[in-house]
Amino acid sequence: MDPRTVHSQQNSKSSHLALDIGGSLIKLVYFSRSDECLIDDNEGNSSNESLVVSKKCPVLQGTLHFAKFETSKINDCLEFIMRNKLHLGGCQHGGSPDNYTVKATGGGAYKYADLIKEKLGVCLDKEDEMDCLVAGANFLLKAVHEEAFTYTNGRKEFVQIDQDDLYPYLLVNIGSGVSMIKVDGDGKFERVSGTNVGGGTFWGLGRLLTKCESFDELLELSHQGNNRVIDMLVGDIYGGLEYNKIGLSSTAIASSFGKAISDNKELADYKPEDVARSLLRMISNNVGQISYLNALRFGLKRIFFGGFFIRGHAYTMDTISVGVDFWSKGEAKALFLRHEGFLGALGAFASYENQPGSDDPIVRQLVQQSPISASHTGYKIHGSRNGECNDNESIECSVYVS
Ligand SMILES: Nc1ncnc2c1ncn2[C@@H]1O[C@H](COP(=O)(O)OP(=O)(O)O)[C@@H](O)[C@H]1O
Ligand SMILES: CC(C)(COP(=O)(O)O)[C@@H](O)C(=O)NCCC(=O)O
Repeated sequence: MDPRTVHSQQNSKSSHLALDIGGSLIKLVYFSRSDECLIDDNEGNSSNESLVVSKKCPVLQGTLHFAKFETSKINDCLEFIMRNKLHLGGCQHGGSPDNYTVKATGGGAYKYADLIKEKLGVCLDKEDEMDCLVAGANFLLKAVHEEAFTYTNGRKEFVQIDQDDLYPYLLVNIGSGVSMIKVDGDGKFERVSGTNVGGGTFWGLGRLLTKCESFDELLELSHQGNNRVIDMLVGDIYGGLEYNKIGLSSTAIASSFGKAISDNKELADYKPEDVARSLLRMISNNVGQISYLNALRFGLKRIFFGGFFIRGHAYTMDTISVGVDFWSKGEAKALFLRHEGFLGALGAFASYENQPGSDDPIVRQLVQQSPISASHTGYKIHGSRNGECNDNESIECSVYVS
């Protein structure tokens, strides 16, 4: 947990906790108010589209906070929520604390509903996981500055998203498993494919093969490894030559893990770091390839990758980018998201707008958010980075309530 997040939350009023309880991780999003004021947007530069609201409107200054816990440690997560009273800031129907509800998505919203009711005394208001992933992605792509970026040759480049040219796109969420969703608009989407070889596979197989005790340790290990010791390359098969006729360079992987059977080595000679590297490469490559095939199926040029498997990890993003570029012959682009792991939780957070009869200003503000562009909605979110890593990256917000 980022201490800045906790500190900021303790000094302000928190509201609207939303949860995404996945197969591997629980993701939390909540808003804390730091200020409330009235501004006259007409005093702003009217040529700046993001400030086009033609009346005085109250503004809530605050922060969207992000946190995650391993699902297997759900009790730590519930303790964190209780300690910070996050569950009491959401929607309340009637006077009793028993009537508080918290928006939640992911399979765990079903699996852990009773436990959460028992420990926190709140009911979960369940939102569909795919709806939330899409809502979260659209929200980030429209409202948050410098959210999407490409990753090529070790360089991260932020991409300015043209609001009028966002759809259609392919959203690939690499969580425990992988969902591929063709997104055509707000709430307009189809889950077109998926694969069971995803983040859970990397972590599960990696743990079995390397004895690593945490995901971060496995990721760090993969950083130090060399996959060529384990993977069978085209050059290994073709005596150092490329197979040009079918477009394969000598360094292309012909068979992931293939060298581990063809060498005269003892099993103990294979280093865990090389195994971790091969595994990461195999899974990233596979997801990249299936994603590209689905983009091709529907003529989509942009593929946004989310999910906590990516974890802002250079080698993962590089492998996916290179794969998409290679198979599409440069036609399709892989894009990554700064808040990659929080799409579902953000979507659940945004779904408070659908809560009937609530007086909360944030709810009203979200109701009024136009699907066309954040700039015309009276709603603006200022992305302000609190660091380079993708974990728990809070967003400073100005919430315009009209
Ligand atoms: N601290 C962590 N513990 C476990 N898995 C992690 C961690 N950080 C990243 N991951 C990766 O993220 C995946 C889960 O991603 P996420 O988008 O949260 O999916 P889910 O909703 O299925 O939990 C894991 O399977 C693993 O590959
Ligand atoms: C079942 C899920 C939607 C659950 O989401 P997750 O907790 O993995 O983020 C996902 O694991 C998935 O899409 N699995 C792939 C299943 C398949 O299409 O083969």
